[in-house]
Amino acid sequence: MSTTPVTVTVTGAAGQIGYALLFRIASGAMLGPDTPVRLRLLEIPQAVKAAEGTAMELDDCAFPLLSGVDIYDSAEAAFDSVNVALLVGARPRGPGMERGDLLAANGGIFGPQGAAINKGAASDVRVLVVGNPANTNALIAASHAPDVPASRFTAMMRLDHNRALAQLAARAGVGVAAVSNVTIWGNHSAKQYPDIAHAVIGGRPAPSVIADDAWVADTFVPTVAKRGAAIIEARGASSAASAANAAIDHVRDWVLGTPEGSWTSVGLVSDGSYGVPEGLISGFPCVSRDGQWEIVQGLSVSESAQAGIDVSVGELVEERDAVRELGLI
Ligand SMILES: NC(=O)C1=CN([C@@H]2O[C@H](COP(=O)(O)OP(=O)(O)OC[C@H]3O[C@@H](n4cnc5c(N)ncnc54)[C@H](O)[C@@H]3O)[C@@H](O)[C@H]2O)C=CC1
Ligand SMILES: O=C([O-])CC(=O)C(=O)O
Repeated sequence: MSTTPVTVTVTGAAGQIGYALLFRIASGAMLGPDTPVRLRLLEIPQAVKAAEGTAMELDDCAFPLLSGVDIYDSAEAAFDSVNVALLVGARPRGPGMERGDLLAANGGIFGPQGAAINKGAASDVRVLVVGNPANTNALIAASHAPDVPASRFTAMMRLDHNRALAQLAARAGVGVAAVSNVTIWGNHSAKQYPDIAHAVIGGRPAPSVIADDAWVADTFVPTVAKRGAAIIEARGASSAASAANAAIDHVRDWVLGTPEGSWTSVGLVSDGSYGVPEGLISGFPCVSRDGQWEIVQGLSVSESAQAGIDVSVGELVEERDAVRELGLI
C-alpha cells in the first residue's frame, strides 16, 4: 500500500451528491484499494454543520484508507495541495428548468474556485466539474487557472455515458458489461448527442445488433438526453447516487486508465477535434493513458451525427458567450 495519502477536495459536501460520493471515495472505490485518501470538504458557512455530521459518519465507518477529514468554508484553504478536486457544490435544477437556466445562479461559484486551484493545488491536480451547467462551469473554472493546463479541468459526461450503456444493454437483452464505446458528444444538456455508431454490443457493431434506426433516433437519444429531467420528475430531486457513481467512474478511469480497447465520454477542452471550436469543454470519446485523457481520433462521423454534434456544440458556444457577457470568463 502507498503511504502518502491523495488529497481529494469535494465541494458541496453536505449536499445530496456529496452524501452519496464521500463514502465511496473513502472506501477506495475511486482511487483503488491501495491508495489512502485525505478528504477535504468545502461548504458554504450555513452548511458546515451538516458537513460536520457527514464527517462524523465517515469516522464511524472506520475506513482503513481514510487518513483524515477536514472541513472548510474557504476555497483557498480547501484546495491547498489538492490532487483531485470534485466541484459538486452548486444549485440543482427543479422541474421545468433546463440546466443552462442555472448559469446565472451557479456560474459565479466556479471562477473563485478555479483561482483557488490555480493558487494552491498540487502540480498533478485533476478537476472534475459536476455542478450544472457542468461544461460551462468547467470553462469558467479553467479560465481562472492560467497556470494549470486546461486539460486538467473536465466536465462530467459519464452519467450520460452510463445511461446510454444501460439503455442499449436493456434493448439488446445483454448485461451492461457487454456494451462499450458509446460516445456522448457536446453539452451535458438535453441537446447532447448520444452516438452509437461505433458502439459495440457483445463484440458486434451496435447498429447491426440493434438494427432499428427509428428506435435509436426516437427513443434511445431522447431517453438518454432527458433522463435527468425524468429522474427529477420521478424522485422530486435530481440524480444523486448515479451522479456520484459517475464521478467515481470518471476519476478512477482518469487516474488508473480506461480498460484496453474501450473508451468513455469526457467533457474535455477541445483542441479543434471533430470540428469543435478550440477551447470549448465538450463531450468527446476519450481514453486515459498514463493518467492523461486523450480524444479518440479518426472516427467516421456521418452527416446526421455531425448535425447532432453541431447543435450541441452551438449551445456550448451560446453558453460561453453568455458567461463572457456576464464577465465570468
Ligand atoms: N454533471 C452531472 O452529470 C450532474 C450534475 N448535477 C449537479 O450537481 C450539483 C449538486 O447537486 P446536489 O448535490 O443534488 O445538490 P444539493 O443542493 O443537494 O447540494 C449542493 C450543495 O452545494 C453546496 N454549495 C453551494 N454553493 C457552494 C459553494 N460556493 N461552495 C461549496 N459548496 C456549495 C450547498 O450548500 C449544498 O450543500 C447541481 O448543480 C446539480 O445540478 C447533478 C446530477 C448530475
Ligand atoms: O438533470 C439534472 O438537472 C441533474 C443532472 O445533471 C442529471 O441528472 O444528468
